[in-house]
Amino acid sequence: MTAPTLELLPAVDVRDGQAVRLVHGVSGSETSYGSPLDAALAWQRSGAEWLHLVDLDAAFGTGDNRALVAEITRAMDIKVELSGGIRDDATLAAALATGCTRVNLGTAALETPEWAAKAIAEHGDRIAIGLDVRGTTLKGRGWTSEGGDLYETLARLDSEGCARYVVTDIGKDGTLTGPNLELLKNVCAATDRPVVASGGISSLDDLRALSELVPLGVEGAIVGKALYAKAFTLEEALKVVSA
Ligand SMILES: O=C(O)c1ccccc1NCC(=O)[C@H](O)[C@H](O)COP(=O)(O)O
Repeated sequence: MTAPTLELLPAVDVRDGQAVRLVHGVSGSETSYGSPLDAALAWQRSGAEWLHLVDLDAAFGTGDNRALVAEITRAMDIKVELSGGIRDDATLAAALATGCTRVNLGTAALETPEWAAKAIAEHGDRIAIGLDVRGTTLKGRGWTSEGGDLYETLARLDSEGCARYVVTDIGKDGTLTGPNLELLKNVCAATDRPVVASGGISSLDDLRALSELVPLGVEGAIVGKALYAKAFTLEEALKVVSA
C-alpha cells in the first residue's frame, strides 16, 4: 500500500465579490486578485483536487457572498471545503446544499458549542472545525474575538466526535513566513483526528516540511498567498507533495 501524501487545498477567500488575501486575517488588509470564480477554475485546471473557499464577509459580519460562493462551488468538479460565517441551522443548511464536500465551523464551535456538537453528530465527516489560534488562544468572529484555550476545546470536540480540524496560526496567515510546524505537531499529539494546516506557507520547502508531518496526522495544507504571489505554481506544489 502506498503511503498517504499531503492533500493540497488552494484557497479562494472572497470579500465584496473579489478574490482577496488578508494579512493576519485583518479586515482592511486585503490585496485583490480579481474574479474568485476565475481563480477557482484556474486551480482546478492546474490539477487541484480540493478548493478551500472562504466567505470573508460572512466571517467578519460585513455582509456575505453566499450566492457567489454557491455558484463557484457548483461550477467545480473537485472537492470544496467551505468556510466563513457558518453559525446556525440556516447557514449550515445553505452551505451543505451547495454540494460542497465539507464545511468549516469556527466561531460556532466556540460560541454555541451545543449547536456545533449537534452539527457534528448529524453531519459527521462533512463538518470540520477551524481552530484559529494566537499562541494557544482560540479566536472567533473573523478572528476578532477570544474563544478559550486550544487544547481544552480540542479535547471537548474530540469527545463530541469531530472528524477533522483545520488549524490556522493567525500570526502566520497571509504573511509568507512559513507554517507553524510546532503548533501542528502539538495539535497532532493532542488528537488522533486528521489535521489540515493553514496559514503562512511560502515555499516548496514548507510543503516538504509539512509532508514530513503526514505520519503524525497532518492530512492536508491550505495554500493561499504563496500561489497568488507566484512563489511557486500549483503544478510544482502538487509534484512536490506527490513525490
Ligand atoms: O477561514 C475563515 O473562516 C477565515 C475567517 C477570517 C479570516 C480568514 C479566514 N480564512 C483564511 C484562510 O483560510 C486562508 O485562505 C488560509 O489560511 C491561507 O493562508 P495563506 O497561505 O497564509 O495565505
